[in-house]
Amino acid sequence: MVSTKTIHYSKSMLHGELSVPGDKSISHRAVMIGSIAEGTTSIAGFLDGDDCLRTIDIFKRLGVSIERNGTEVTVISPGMRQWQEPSADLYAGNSGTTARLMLGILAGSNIKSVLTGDESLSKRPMDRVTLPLLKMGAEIKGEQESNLLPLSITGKSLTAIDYAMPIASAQVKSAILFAGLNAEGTTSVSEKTVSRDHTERMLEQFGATIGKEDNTVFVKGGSQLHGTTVQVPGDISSAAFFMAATAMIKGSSVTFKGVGLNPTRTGILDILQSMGARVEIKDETKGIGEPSGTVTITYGTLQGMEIKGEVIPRLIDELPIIALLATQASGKTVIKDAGELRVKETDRIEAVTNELIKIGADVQATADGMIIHGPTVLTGGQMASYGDHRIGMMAAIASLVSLQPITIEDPACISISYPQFFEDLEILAVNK
Ligand SMILES: O=C(O)C1=C[C@@H](OP(=O)(O)O)[C@@H](O)[C@H](O)C1
Ligand SMILES: C=C(OP(=O)(O)O)C(=O)O
Repeated sequence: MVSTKTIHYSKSMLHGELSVPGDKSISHRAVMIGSIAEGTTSIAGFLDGDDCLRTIDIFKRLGVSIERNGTEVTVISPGMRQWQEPSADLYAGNSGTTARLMLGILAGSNIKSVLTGDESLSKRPMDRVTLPLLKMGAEIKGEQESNLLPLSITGKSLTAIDYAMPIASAQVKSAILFAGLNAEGTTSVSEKTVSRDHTERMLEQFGATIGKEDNTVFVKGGSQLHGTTVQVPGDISSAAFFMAATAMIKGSSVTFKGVGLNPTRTGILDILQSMGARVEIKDETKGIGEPSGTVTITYGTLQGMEIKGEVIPRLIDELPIIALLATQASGKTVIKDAGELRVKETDRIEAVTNELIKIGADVQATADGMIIHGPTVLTGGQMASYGDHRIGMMAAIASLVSLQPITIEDPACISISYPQFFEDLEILAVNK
């Protein structure tokens, strides 16, 4: 029997201050690049969610010393040329970022390994990464022409390529850049629409020879990386659930402290503002590394809108919660150019549409997005999470705008990116 959690917040609005857990994308990269580098890397603000713990576990198996004390992580690595061959398979769990970025790293290493994942990850496409890696001379073998996990990787010296990405994907870009670190020559990756640039920023911090021109990133093979310190900002994709909730409940206002403000991730703020919420940004830090700051969101009367094009990669993981937000906005919201949602932890277009319809929303799935008419009164009821953290959190937030309680199936999946989500919800919710 599937476990469930029933919550009822229909008489609540949101108020207060929140520091959300560390950014998932940046936490993964800090451990990965710290393990590639030689020396000690000290990470502060690490996300102790299941996905990032899988990344730590993989590098421990390769002989890297990693100590974690809550959100402080110390990586001591002899450098990737000294990694040990693992005695068992490397398990990426539910994490697409772990699997795809590891493929790029392992392809240019000097060890043999087998990469596996859970049921959901084993259905997600890997050929977006393995095809360009094979062009670089990688040896990767697996089912359906190396499209599905498990994949066996025999590390090799690689050759640089110039790769024009057919899709906007930071995972693909990062995997090729990691492989490029171990390739002869200079590797370039071009993207039509800019995706998150955490890998580029962090590689530079660790001493890689890396550059950018328009939408093309270059990395020179052979540079030696050195351990350093990394401060991980709060995850704007996690904050987005409470930001959207604040925007749609009359009387709400929440201040998010230390949240990441990398412009390749802030599409949610643009959309909240365009739909009618108040968005104030203060104390923004700039300089080397990742920008962060304090963001206050205040309720506003919301209007539906069209969400498409260049903003999509800047809010790709926020689209489930944006769909819920749109049910509370007046008029029509159209989400387009988001076909990538179909290959996330679950098909998020189907999952969001099915679950929101169950509680009374007017949502229609399209090939590459959704059409939502609002505002609608949501009734509440039982919602499936599909084992997908973002669908689970969307269901939980729906309880703030539903007449009756919401029962979430398999709520434990939320710990993939936000282990203390329900505690934070309880802290912010106050009676109207
Ligand atoms: O590089 C990353 O850390 C991520 C990139 C995105 O995936 P794609 O690269 O598949 O768009 C995003 O959906 C995922 O949650 C994290
Ligand atoms: C898609 C996601 O992650 P991943 O691809 O790493 O599984 C996500 O966190 O929403």
